Amino acid sequence: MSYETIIVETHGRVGLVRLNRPQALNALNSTLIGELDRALDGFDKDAGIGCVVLTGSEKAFAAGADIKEMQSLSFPDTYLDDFITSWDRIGHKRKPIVAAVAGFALGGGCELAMMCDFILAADTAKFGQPEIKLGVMPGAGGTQRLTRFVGKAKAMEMCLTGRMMDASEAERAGLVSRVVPAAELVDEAMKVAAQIAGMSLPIAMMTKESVNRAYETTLAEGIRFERRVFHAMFATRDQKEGMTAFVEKRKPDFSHG
Ligand SMILES: CC(C)=CC(=O)SCCNC(=O)CCNC(=O)[C@H](O)C(C)(C)COP(=O)(O)OP(=O)(O)OC[C@H]1O[C@@H](n2cnc3c(N)ncnc32)[C@H](O)[C@@H]1OP(=O)(O)O
Repeated sequence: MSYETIIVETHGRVGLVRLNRPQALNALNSTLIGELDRALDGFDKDAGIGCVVLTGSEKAFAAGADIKEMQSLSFPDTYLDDFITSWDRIGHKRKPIVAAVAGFALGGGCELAMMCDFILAADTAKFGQPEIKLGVMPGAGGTQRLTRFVGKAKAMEMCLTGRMMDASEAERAGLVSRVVPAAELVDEAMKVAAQIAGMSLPIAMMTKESVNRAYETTLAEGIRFERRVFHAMFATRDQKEGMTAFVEKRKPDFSHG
């Protein structure tokens, strides 16, 4: 499949998507979101892929939703088209997705990174929700996801002032899992993704689903969900292989079933 705004590659069991609108700092227009959605669906359907890395350029992961595309929209346009709701599909992919963020991750760019399963940041990364400066607020989950990641005080300050957070503040606040030198970002993300892709695919997918439950339900419901899924794992070949390999002091050879 050919794409206009993204570059898609596979490296063994890892899928790599690079956002590629350098002239607009990877501003997220409807073409890009549609292409990204299709590429990630393709990886979800591909049994040979175990994990995906989503990245941008050195200067920008993504500088937000495309302001030039939004500028003239009216309320009926946004309401009737249910503007932005199609973005939610990115946050509902089933395979693990690692966001590798260098440079600006602003507005929709920050929201897109937060839709991934975790964020690995370059030391150059800058996160922000500057929509208020444009006379709107985050519309792709930013007020909700950022608050869950960094807590009310920081999320409120960032959404009300548009202030950017650098990589080390983002790490301290719990927005990113780790910060690495910019020159090593994509290699490091690919290494982590290959590690995940080397695990049992169904177990990794069930683990992702279970961790995500923590954001959507009560503790008691979440623990009940975890317990049911944990029990179900004992019906897989990979549970037998993983535990047998440990007992036999060898590396597991998962068959993803
Ligand atoms: C409302 C919702 C749902 C979500 C949103 O995401 S709203 C957008 C939030 N993002 C922003 O407000 C950031 C906008 N961009 C900037 O503030 C700056 O571009 C910057 C600080 C990220 C970088 O500044 P710099 O001086 O280094 O680069 P520019 O000359 O400003 O940009 C280069 C080139 O890219 C175009 N650009 C940048 N961001 C966007 C965007 N979000 N949408 C559309 N186009 C964008 C910028 O206009 C310029 O292109 P031209 O040279 O053709 O003007």
